[in-house]
Amino acid sequence: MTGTPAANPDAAGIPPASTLPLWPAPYAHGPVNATVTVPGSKSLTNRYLVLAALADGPSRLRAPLHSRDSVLMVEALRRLGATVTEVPGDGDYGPDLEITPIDPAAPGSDTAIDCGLAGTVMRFVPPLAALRKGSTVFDGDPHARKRPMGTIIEALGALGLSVGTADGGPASSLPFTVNGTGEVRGGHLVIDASASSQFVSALLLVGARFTEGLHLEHVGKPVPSLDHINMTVAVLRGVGVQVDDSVPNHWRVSPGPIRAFDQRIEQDLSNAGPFLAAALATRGTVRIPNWPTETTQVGDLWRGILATMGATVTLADGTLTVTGGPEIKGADFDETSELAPTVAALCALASGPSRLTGIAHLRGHETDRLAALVAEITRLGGDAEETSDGLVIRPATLHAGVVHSYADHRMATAGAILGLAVEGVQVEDIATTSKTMPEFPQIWAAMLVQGQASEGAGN
Ligand SMILES: O=C(O)C1=C[C@@H](OP(=O)(O)O)[C@@H](O)[C@H](O)C1
Ligand SMILES: C=C(OP(=O)(O)O)C(=O)O
Repeated sequence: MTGTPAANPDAAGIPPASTLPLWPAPYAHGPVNATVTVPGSKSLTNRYLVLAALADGPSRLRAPLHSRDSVLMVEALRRLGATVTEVPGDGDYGPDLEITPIDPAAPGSDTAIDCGLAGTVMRFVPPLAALRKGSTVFDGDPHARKRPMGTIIEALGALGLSVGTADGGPASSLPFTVNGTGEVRGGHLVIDASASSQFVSALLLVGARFTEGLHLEHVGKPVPSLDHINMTVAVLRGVGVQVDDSVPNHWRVSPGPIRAFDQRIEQDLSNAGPFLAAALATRGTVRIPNWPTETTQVGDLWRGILATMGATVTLADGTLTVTGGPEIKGADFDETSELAPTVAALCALASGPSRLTGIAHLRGHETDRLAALVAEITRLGGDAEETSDGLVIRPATLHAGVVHSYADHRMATAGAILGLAVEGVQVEDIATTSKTMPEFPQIWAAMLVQGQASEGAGN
Protein backbone atom coordinates (compact mmCIF):
# COMPACT_ATOMS: atom_id res chain seq x y z
CA MET A 1 0.00 0.00 0.00
CA THR A 2 1.31 3.47 -0.80
CA GLY A 3 0.82 6.57 1.30
CA THR A 4 1.67 7.92 4.69
CA PRO A 5 -0.60 7.00 7.55
CA ALA A 6 -1.90 10.32 8.77
CA ALA A 7 -3.86 11.56 11.71
CA ASN A 8 -7.09 13.11 10.51
CA PRO A 9 -8.22 15.83 12.87
CA ASP A 10 -11.83 16.79 12.52
CA ALA A 11 -12.16 20.02 10.65
CA ALA A 12 -14.82 21.23 13.03
CA GLY A 13 -12.34 21.28 15.92
CA ILE A 14 -8.89 22.73 16.30
CA PRO A 15 -6.40 20.23 14.88
CA PRO A 16 -4.27 18.71 17.64
CA ALA A 17 -0.58 19.58 17.79
CA SER A 18 0.65 17.60 14.81
CA THR A 19 3.66 15.36 14.49
CA LEU A 20 3.17 15.21 10.75
CA PRO A 21 5.92 16.73 8.60
CA LEU A 22 5.52 20.28 7.34
CA TRP A 23 6.24 20.96 3.65
CA PRO A 24 7.47 24.47 2.86
CA ALA A 25 5.15 25.33 -0.01
CA PRO A 26 7.24 26.84 -2.83
CA TYR A 27 6.59 30.58 -3.20
CA ALA A 28 6.54 31.78 -6.81
CA HIS A 29 8.97 34.67 -7.22
CA GLY A 30 7.63 35.20 -10.73
CA PRO A 31 5.02 33.92 -13.16
CA VAL A 32 5.17 30.19 -13.84
CA ASN A 33 5.68 29.15 -17.44
CA ALA A 34 5.39 25.42 -17.62
CA THR A 35 4.09 22.39 -19.49
CA VAL A 36 2.72 19.73 -17.17
CA THR A 37 1.20 16.27 -17.51
CA VAL A 38 -0.48 14.52 -14.59
CA PRO A 39 -1.16 10.83 -13.84
CA GLY A 40 -4.27 8.94 -14.91
CA SER A 41 -7.80 9.65 -13.74
CA LYS A 42 -8.74 8.08 -10.42
CA SER A 43 -12.41 7.89 -11.34
CA LEU A 44 -11.77 6.22 -14.72
CA THR A 45 -9.06 3.88 -13.42
CA ASN A 46 -11.17 2.55 -10.56
CA ARG A 47 -14.31 2.17 -12.70
CA TYR A 48 -12.42 0.20 -15.36
CA LEU A 49 -10.74 -1.93 -12.70
CA VAL A 50 -14.15 -2.94 -11.29
CA LEU A 51 -15.50 -3.69 -14.77
CA ALA A 52 -12.38 -5.70 -15.70
CA ALA A 53 -12.97 -7.88 -12.62
CA LEU A 54 -16.49 -8.65 -13.91
CA ALA A 55 -15.71 -8.87 -17.63
CA ASP A 56 -16.02 -11.91 -19.91
CA GLY A 57 -12.24 -12.17 -20.49
CA PRO A 58 -8.89 -10.54 -19.66
CA SER A 59 -8.66 -6.74 -20.00
CA ARG A 60 -5.88 -4.17 -20.17
CA LEU A 61 -5.68 -0.67 -18.73
CA ARG A 62 -3.16 1.59 -20.45
CA ALA A 63 -1.58 4.49 -18.55
CA PRO A 64 -3.74 3.88 -15.44
CA LEU A 65 -3.34 5.77 -12.20
CA HIS A 66 -0.94 4.29 -9.65
CA SER A 67 -1.78 5.89 -6.31
CA ARG A 68 -3.09 4.86 -2.92
CA ASP A 69 -6.73 4.77 -4.14
CA SER A 70 -5.92 2.64 -7.20
CA VAL A 71 -3.62 0.32 -5.24
CA LEU A 72 -6.39 -0.20 -2.68
CA MET A 73 -8.78 -1.03 -5.52
CA VAL A 74 -6.32 -3.48 -7.13
CA GLU A 75 -5.74 -5.20 -3.78
CA ALA A 76 -9.50 -5.39 -3.14
CA LEU A 77 -10.09 -7.06 -6.51
CA ARG A 78 -7.27 -9.53 -5.85
CA ARG A 79 -8.90 -10.41 -2.52
CA LEU A 80 -12.12 -11.16 -4.42
CA GLY A 81 -10.30 -13.45 -6.83
CA ALA A 82 -9.21 -11.29 -9.78
CA THR A 83 -5.63 -11.39 -11.03
CA VAL A 84 -4.01 -8.00 -11.65
CA THR A 85 -0.55 -7.89 -13.22
CA GLU A 86 1.67 -4.92 -14.02
CA VAL A 87 3.04 -4.97 -17.57
CA PRO A 88 5.30 -2.42 -19.29
CA GLY A 89 3.36 0.42 -20.90
CA ASP A 90 4.00 3.79 -22.50
CA GLY A 91 2.50 6.00 -19.74
CA ASP A 92 4.66 8.61 -18.00
CA TYR A 93 3.57 7.47 -14.54
CA GLY A 94 3.95 3.70 -14.33
CA PRO A 95 3.09 0.39 -15.95
CA ASP A 96 -0.11 -0.81 -17.60
CA LEU A 97 -2.33 -3.32 -15.85
CA GLU A 98 -3.66 -6.64 -17.13
CA ILE A 99 -6.67 -8.02 -15.31
CA THR A 100 -8.08 -11.56 -15.35
CA PRO A 101 -11.64 -11.40 -14.02
CA ILE A 102 -13.05 -13.03 -10.91
CA ASP A 103 -14.19 -16.59 -11.65
CA PRO A 104 -17.87 -16.61 -10.65
CA ALA A 105 -17.76 -20.40 -10.22
CA ALA A 106 -14.80 -20.31 -7.79
CA PRO A 107 -15.51 -21.82 -4.35
CA GLY A 108 -16.27 -19.18 -1.74
CA SER A 109 -13.75 -17.99 0.83
CA ASP A 110 -13.77 -15.36 3.54
CA THR A 111 -11.62 -12.27 3.12
CA ALA A 112 -11.08 -8.68 4.33
CA ILE A 113 -10.68 -5.45 2.37
CA ASP A 114 -8.97 -2.23 3.38
CA CYS A 115 -10.77 0.74 1.80
CA GLY A 116 -8.27 3.29 3.12
CA LEU A 117 -10.05 6.62 2.64
CA ALA A 118 -11.11 5.82 -0.93
CA GLY A 119 -14.78 6.52 -1.65
CA THR A 120 -14.55 4.51 -4.85
CA VAL A 121 -13.30 1.43 -2.96
CA MET A 122 -15.72 1.64 -0.01
CA ARG A 123 -18.74 2.24 -2.33
CA PHE A 124 -17.89 0.28 -5.52
CA VAL A 125 -16.48 -2.94 -4.02
CA PRO A 126 -19.23 -4.12 -1.56
CA PRO A 127 -21.74 -4.79 -4.40
CA LEU A 128 -18.97 -6.76 -6.13
CA ALA A 129 -18.40 -8.79 -2.97
CA ALA A 130 -22.13 -9.52 -2.95
CA LEU A 131 -21.72 -11.40 -6.25
CA ARG A 132 -19.30 -13.99 -4.86
CA LYS A 133 -19.66 -16.72 -2.27
CA GLY A 134 -18.11 -15.96 1.11
CA SER A 135 -17.98 -13.16 3.61
CA THR A 136 -15.97 -9.98 3.05
CA VAL A 137 -15.10 -7.62 5.89
CA PHE A 138 -14.72 -3.96 4.86
CA ASP A 139 -12.87 -1.38 6.92
CA GLY A 140 -10.70 1.69 6.32
CA ASP A 141 -8.88 4.67 7.80
CA PRO A 142 -10.29 6.27 10.96
CA HIS A 143 -12.07 8.98 8.98
CA ALA A 144 -13.42 6.41 6.50
CA ARG A 145 -15.62 5.14 9.32
CA LYS A 146 -17.33 8.55 9.30
CA ARG A 147 -18.01 8.73 5.56
CA PRO A 148 -21.62 8.05 4.48
CA MET A 149 -22.11 4.32 3.73
CA GLY A 150 -25.66 3.62 4.93
CA THR A 151 -27.18 3.75 1.44
CA ILE A 152 -24.96 0.96 0.09
CA ILE A 153 -25.48 -1.19 3.19
CA GLU A 154 -29.26 -0.74 3.00
CA ALA A 155 -29.25 -1.36 -0.77
CA LEU A 156 -27.44 -4.67 -0.34
CA GLY A 157 -29.93 -5.63 2.38
CA ALA A 158 -32.81 -4.78 0.04
CA LEU A 159 -31.18 -6.97 -2.62
CA GLY A 160 -31.39 -9.91 -0.21
CA LEU A 161 -27.83 -9.90 1.14
CA SER A 162 -26.93 -10.21 4.77
CA VAL A 163 -24.75 -7.25 5.75
CA GLY A 164 -23.82 -6.44 9.34
CA THR A 165 -21.19 -5.72 11.92
CA ALA A 166 -18.63 -8.34 12.99
CA ASP A 167 -20.94 -9.47 15.81
CA GLY A 168 -23.92 -9.73 13.46
CA GLY A 169 -25.60 -6.45 14.45
CA PRO A 170 -26.89 -3.86 11.98
CA ALA A 171 -24.23 -1.68 10.34
CA SER A 172 -24.58 1.83 8.99
CA SER A 173 -20.93 2.65 8.27
CA LEU A 174 -17.52 0.98 8.04
CA PRO A 175 -16.59 -1.59 9.33
CA PHE A 176 -19.14 -4.11 8.06
CA THR A 177 -19.30 -7.59 6.57
CA VAL A 178 -20.99 -8.56 3.32
CA ASN A 179 -22.06 -12.21 3.19
CA GLY A 180 -22.17 -13.03 -0.51
CA THR A 181 -24.15 -15.96 -1.87
CA GLY A 182 -22.74 -16.01 -5.40
CA GLU A 183 -25.86 -14.61 -7.01
CA VAL A 184 -27.93 -11.41 -6.81
CA ARG A 185 -31.35 -11.31 -8.44
CA GLY A 186 -31.54 -7.52 -8.83
CA GLY A 187 -34.68 -5.86 -10.16
CA HIS A 188 -36.19 -2.58 -8.88
CA LEU A 189 -34.17 -0.94 -6.10
CA VAL A 190 -34.96 2.41 -4.48
CA ILE A 191 -32.15 4.34 -2.74
CA ASP A 192 -31.43 7.80 -1.39
CA ALA A 193 -28.19 8.86 -3.08
CA SER A 194 -28.25 12.49 -1.89
CA ALA A 195 -25.05 12.04 0.15
CA SER A 196 -22.92 10.73 -2.73
CA SER A 197 -23.19 10.00 -6.44
CA GLN A 198 -20.93 7.02 -5.76
CA PHE A 199 -23.92 5.08 -4.35
CA VAL A 200 -25.53 5.19 -7.80
CA SER A 201 -22.29 4.45 -9.68
CA ALA A 202 -21.51 1.52 -7.39
CA LEU A 203 -24.78 -0.26 -8.13
CA LEU A 204 -24.80 0.57 -11.85
CA LEU A 205 -21.29 -0.86 -12.27
CA VAL A 206 -22.40 -4.33 -11.17
CA GLY A 207 -26.08 -4.17 -12.31
CA ALA A 208 -25.52 -6.10 -15.56
CA ARG A 209 -24.28 -9.07 -13.54
CA PHE A 210 -27.51 -9.27 -11.50
CA THR A 211 -29.75 -12.05 -12.83
CA GLU A 212 -32.56 -9.62 -13.67
CA GLY A 213 -30.37 -6.56 -14.19
CA LEU A 214 -31.13 -3.45 -12.20
CA HIS A 215 -33.72 -0.69 -12.20
CA LEU A 216 -32.23 1.82 -9.78
CA GLU A 217 -34.39 4.68 -8.57
CA HIS A 218 -33.23 7.62 -6.47
CA VAL A 219 -35.63 9.35 -4.08
CA GLY A 220 -34.68 12.23 -1.80
CA LYS A 221 -32.74 15.48 -2.17
CA PRO A 222 -30.90 15.84 -5.50
CA VAL A 223 -28.00 13.48 -6.23
CA PRO A 224 -24.71 15.43 -6.18
CA SER A 225 -21.89 15.11 -8.72
CA LEU A 226 -24.17 13.97 -11.56
CA ASP A 227 -21.20 14.22 -13.93
CA HIS A 228 -19.67 11.22 -12.18
CA ILE A 229 -22.83 9.18 -12.77
CA ASN A 230 -22.80 10.19 -16.42
CA MET A 231 -19.19 8.97 -16.55
CA THR A 232 -20.31 5.59 -15.13
CA VAL A 233 -23.07 5.30 -17.72
CA ALA A 234 -20.69 6.19 -20.58
CA VAL A 235 -18.05 3.73 -19.37
CA LEU A 236 -20.66 0.96 -19.06
CA ARG A 237 -21.98 1.58 -22.57
CA GLY A 238 -18.40 1.46 -23.85
CA VAL A 239 -18.07 -2.14 -22.61
CA GLY A 240 -21.35 -3.26 -24.13
CA VAL A 241 -23.72 -2.78 -21.18
CA GLN A 242 -27.16 -1.39 -21.99
CA VAL A 243 -28.13 1.48 -19.71
CA ASP A 244 -31.30 3.53 -20.01
CA ASP A 245 -30.98 6.85 -18.17
CA SER A 246 -33.67 8.67 -20.14
CA VAL A 247 -35.86 9.27 -17.06
CA PRO A 248 -34.30 11.55 -14.38
CA ASN A 249 -33.43 9.65 -11.17
CA HIS A 250 -34.01 6.27 -12.83
CA TRP A 251 -31.29 4.06 -14.32
CA ARG A 252 -32.12 0.75 -15.98
CA VAL A 253 -29.20 -1.64 -16.54
CA SER A 254 -30.00 -4.70 -18.69
CA PRO A 255 -28.57 -8.02 -17.56
CA GLY A 256 -25.77 -9.32 -19.77
CA PRO A 257 -22.04 -9.75 -20.19
CA ILE A 258 -19.48 -7.03 -19.59
CA ARG A 259 -17.16 -7.07 -22.59
CA ALA A 260 -13.42 -7.44 -21.92
CA PHE A 261 -11.56 -4.32 -23.08
CA ASP A 262 -8.26 -2.64 -23.83
CA GLN A 263 -8.63 0.91 -22.54
CA ARG A 264 -6.32 3.92 -22.29
CA ILE A 265 -6.99 6.08 -19.23
CA GLU A 266 -7.13 9.88 -19.67
CA GLN A 267 -5.00 11.96 -17.34
CA ASP A 268 -6.83 13.17 -14.24
CA LEU A 269 -8.33 16.53 -15.18
CA SER A 270 -9.41 17.22 -11.58
CA ASN A 271 -5.82 16.77 -10.48
CA ALA A 272 -4.70 19.02 -13.34
CA GLY A 273 -6.61 21.75 -11.49
CA PRO A 274 -3.97 22.84 -8.96
CA PHE A 275 -1.39 23.18 -11.77
CA LEU A 276 -3.77 25.24 -13.89
CA ALA A 277 -4.58 27.28 -10.79
CA ALA A 278 -0.86 28.06 -10.52
CA ALA A 279 -1.18 30.08 -13.75
CA LEU A 280 -3.76 32.33 -12.05
CA ALA A 281 -1.97 32.47 -8.69
CA THR A 282 1.29 33.63 -10.33
CA ARG A 283 -0.07 35.43 -13.42
CA GLY A 284 1.82 32.93 -15.51
CA THR A 285 1.07 30.25 -18.10
CA VAL A 286 0.51 26.52 -17.68
CA ARG A 287 0.03 24.17 -20.62
CA ILE A 288 -1.41 20.67 -20.34
CA PRO A 289 -0.92 18.51 -23.45
CA ASN A 290 -3.25 15.60 -24.30
CA TRP A 291 -6.29 17.40 -22.93
CA PRO A 292 -9.14 15.24 -24.27
CA THR A 293 -11.43 16.86 -26.83
CA GLU A 294 -14.31 14.83 -25.46
CA THR A 295 -14.39 13.58 -21.90
CA THR A 296 -16.74 12.59 -19.11
CA GLN A 297 -14.39 13.98 -16.46
CA VAL A 298 -15.70 16.79 -14.28
CA GLY A 299 -12.26 18.42 -14.56
CA ASP A 300 -13.12 19.63 -18.05
CA LEU A 301 -15.10 22.32 -16.19
CA TRP A 302 -11.76 24.00 -15.46
CA ARG A 303 -11.94 25.66 -18.87
CA GLY A 304 -15.03 27.64 -17.91
CA ILE A 305 -14.20 28.12 -14.23
CA LEU A 306 -10.73 29.56 -14.83
CA ALA A 307 -11.94 31.82 -17.66
CA THR A 308 -14.62 33.18 -15.32
CA MET A 309 -11.87 33.89 -12.78
CA GLY A 310 -10.03 36.06 -15.28
CA ALA A 311 -7.69 33.65 -17.07
CA THR A 312 -7.25 33.29 -20.81
CA VAL A 313 -8.02 29.69 -21.66
CA THR A 314 -7.39 28.06 -25.04
CA LEU A 315 -7.60 24.46 -26.21
CA ALA A 316 -5.65 24.04 -29.45
CA ASP A 317 -3.99 20.98 -30.99
CA GLY A 318 -4.87 18.97 -27.90
CA THR A 319 -3.07 21.33 -25.50
CA LEU A 320 -4.94 23.32 -22.88
CA THR A 321 -3.19 26.64 -22.19
CA VAL A 322 -4.18 28.78 -19.22
CA THR A 323 -2.68 32.24 -18.69
CA GLY A 324 -3.50 34.16 -15.54
CA GLY A 325 -4.88 37.68 -15.80
CA PRO A 326 -3.71 40.73 -13.82
CA GLU A 327 -6.01 39.68 -10.96
CA ILE A 328 -8.06 36.67 -9.94
CA LYS A 329 -11.73 37.55 -10.18
CA GLY A 330 -14.09 36.38 -7.49
CA ALA A 331 -17.20 34.63 -8.84
CA ASP A 332 -20.16 32.42 -7.96
CA PHE A 333 -19.97 28.74 -8.82
CA ASP A 334 -22.58 26.03 -8.35
CA GLU A 335 -21.81 22.30 -8.01
CA THR A 336 -18.04 22.28 -8.36
CA SER A 337 -17.91 18.78 -6.80
CA GLU A 338 -14.37 17.51 -6.21
CA LEU A 339 -12.95 20.68 -7.83
CA ALA A 340 -14.22 22.82 -4.94
CA PRO A 341 -11.11 22.86 -2.70
CA THR A 342 -8.97 24.10 -5.61
CA VAL A 343 -11.59 26.68 -6.58
CA ALA A 344 -11.78 27.81 -2.94
CA ALA A 345 -8.01 28.34 -2.79
CA LEU A 346 -8.22 30.60 -5.86
CA CYS A 347 -11.21 32.44 -4.35
CA ALA A 348 -9.09 33.16 -1.26
CA LEU A 349 -6.58 34.90 -3.57
CA ALA A 350 -9.25 36.76 -5.55
CA SER A 351 -9.87 40.50 -5.66
CA GLY A 352 -13.64 40.14 -5.21
CA PRO A 353 -16.07 37.98 -3.26
CA SER A 354 -17.04 34.44 -4.29
CA ARG A 355 -19.87 32.11 -3.38
CA LEU A 356 -19.69 28.34 -3.86
CA THR A 357 -23.06 26.58 -3.74
CA GLY A 358 -24.36 23.02 -4.23
CA ILE A 359 -21.52 21.35 -2.31
CA ALA A 360 -23.12 20.49 1.05
CA HIS A 361 -22.14 16.84 0.52
CA LEU A 362 -18.45 17.80 0.73
CA ARG A 363 -18.98 17.48 4.48
CA GLY A 364 -18.84 13.70 3.85
CA HIS A 365 -15.67 13.70 1.76
CA GLU A 366 -12.12 12.83 2.91
CA THR A 367 -12.76 15.32 5.69
CA ASP A 368 -15.55 17.84 6.26
CA ARG A 369 -14.16 19.98 3.46
CA LEU A 370 -16.38 23.00 4.11
CA ALA A 371 -15.23 23.25 7.73
CA ALA A 372 -11.62 22.47 6.77
CA LEU A 373 -11.48 25.12 4.02
CA VAL A 374 -12.95 27.77 6.31
CA ALA A 375 -10.53 26.83 9.12
CA GLU A 376 -7.43 26.86 6.93
CA ILE A 377 -8.23 29.97 4.85
CA THR A 378 -9.06 31.80 8.09
CA ARG A 379 -5.83 30.57 9.69
CA LEU A 380 -3.88 32.39 6.94
CA GLY A 381 -5.82 35.62 7.57
CA GLY A 382 -8.48 34.99 4.91
CA ASP A 383 -12.19 35.67 5.14
CA ALA A 384 -14.23 32.50 4.59
CA GLU A 385 -17.57 31.40 5.93
CA GLU A 386 -19.66 28.24 5.70
CA THR A 387 -23.21 28.38 4.36
CA SER A 388 -25.79 25.61 4.43
CA ASP A 389 -24.60 24.27 1.08
CA GLY A 390 -21.21 25.81 0.46
CA LEU A 391 -18.85 28.69 1.15
CA VAL A 392 -18.60 32.45 0.92
CA ILE A 393 -15.05 33.72 0.49
CA ARG A 394 -14.21 37.42 0.57
CA PRO A 395 -10.99 39.23 -0.38
CA ALA A 396 -8.36 39.55 2.38
CA THR A 397 -4.61 39.86 2.62
CA LEU A 398 -3.18 36.48 3.55
CA HIS A 399 -0.11 35.83 5.66
CA ALA A 400 2.34 33.02 6.34
CA GLY A 401 1.19 29.99 8.33
CA VAL A 402 0.57 26.27 8.47
CA VAL A 403 -2.18 24.72 6.34
CA HIS A 404 -3.51 21.49 7.88
CA SER A 405 -4.40 18.83 5.34
CA TYR A 406 -6.72 16.53 7.36
CA ALA A 407 -5.44 13.48 5.39
CA ASP A 408 -7.19 15.10 2.41
CA HIS A 409 -5.21 15.28 -0.81
CA ARG A 410 -7.24 18.22 -2.08
CA MET A 411 -6.71 20.23 1.14
CA ALA A 412 -2.96 19.66 0.71
CA THR A 413 -2.97 20.86 -2.90
CA ALA A 414 -5.16 23.84 -1.93
CA GLY A 415 -2.42 24.76 0.56
CA ALA A 416 0.20 24.49 -2.19
CA ILE A 417 -1.76 26.93 -4.38
CA LEU A 418 -2.01 29.46 -1.52
CA GLY A 419 1.72 29.05 -0.90
CA LEU A 420 2.55 30.13 -4.45
CA ALA A 421 1.14 33.57 -3.76
CA VAL A 422 1.76 33.92 -0.01
CA GLU A 423 5.32 33.64 1.25
CA GLY A 424 5.89 31.34 4.23
CA VAL A 425 3.04 28.85 3.87
CA GLN A 426 3.77 25.35 5.15
CA VAL A 427 1.51 22.43 4.28
CA GLU A 428 1.17 19.65 6.80
CA ASP A 429 1.60 16.13 5.43
CA ILE A 430 2.00 16.83 1.72
CA ALA A 431 2.44 13.04 1.33
CA THR A 432 -1.32 12.73 1.73
CA THR A 433 -1.50 13.69 -1.97
CA SER A 434 -0.53 10.04 -2.57
CA LYS A 435 -4.26 9.27 -2.39
CA THR A 436 -4.51 10.21 -6.06
CA MET A 437 -1.12 11.69 -7.08
CA PRO A 438 1.97 10.40 -5.23
CA GLU A 439 4.16 12.46 -7.59
CA PHE A 440 2.51 15.77 -6.62
CA PRO A 441 5.50 17.40 -4.81
CA GLN A 442 7.87 16.47 -7.65
CA ILE A 443 5.54 17.64 -10.46
CA TRP A 444 4.85 20.86 -8.53
CA ALA A 445 8.58 21.54 -8.07
CA ALA A 446 9.28 20.73 -11.73
CA MET A 447 6.54 23.17 -12.80
CA LEU A 448 8.20 25.92 -10.81
CA VAL A 449 11.72 25.43 -12.15
CA GLN A 450 10.59 25.27 -15.78
CA GLY A 451 10.53 29.01 -16.20
CA GLN A 452 9.96 31.84 -13.79
CA ALA A 453 10.45 35.42 -14.85
CA SER A 454 12.04 37.74 -12.34
CA GLU A 455 9.00 39.91 -11.58
CA GLY A 456 7.25 39.15 -8.32
CA ALA A 457 3.94 37.44 -7.84
CA GLY A 458 1.83 37.65 -4.75
CA ASN A 459 -1.50 38.70 -3.47
O1 LIG B 1 -17.43 8.37 -8.73
C1 LIG B 1 -16.38 8.99 -8.55
O2 LIG B 1 -15.30 8.63 -9.09
C2 LIG B 1 -16.41 10.20 -7.71
C3 LIG B 1 -17.61 10.78 -7.41
C4 LIG B 1 -17.71 12.00 -6.58
O3 LIG B 1 -18.16 11.58 -5.30
P1 LIG B 1 -19.36 12.32 -4.50
O4 LIG B 1 -20.61 12.17 -5.30
O5 LIG B 1 -19.41 11.61 -3.20
O6 LIG B 1 -18.96 13.75 -4.40
C5 LIG B 1 -16.37 12.72 -6.45
O7 LIG B 1 -16.43 13.73 -5.49
C6 LIG B 1 -15.27 11.75 -6.12
O8 LIG B 1 -14.04 12.40 -6.00
C7 LIG B 1 -15.12 10.72 -7.24
C1 LIG C 1 -14.12 13.04 -2.84
C2 LIG C 1 -13.00 12.50 -3.34
O1 LIG C 1 -12.60 11.21 -3.25
P1 LIG C 1 -13.33 9.84 -2.97
O2 LIG C 1 -13.21 9.06 -4.26
O3 LIG C 1 -12.57 9.22 -1.87
O4 LIG C 1 -14.77 10.13 -2.61
C3 LIG C 1 -12.01 13.34 -4.05
O5 LIG C 1 -11.07 12.78 -4.64
O6 LIG C 1 -12.14 14.57 -4.06
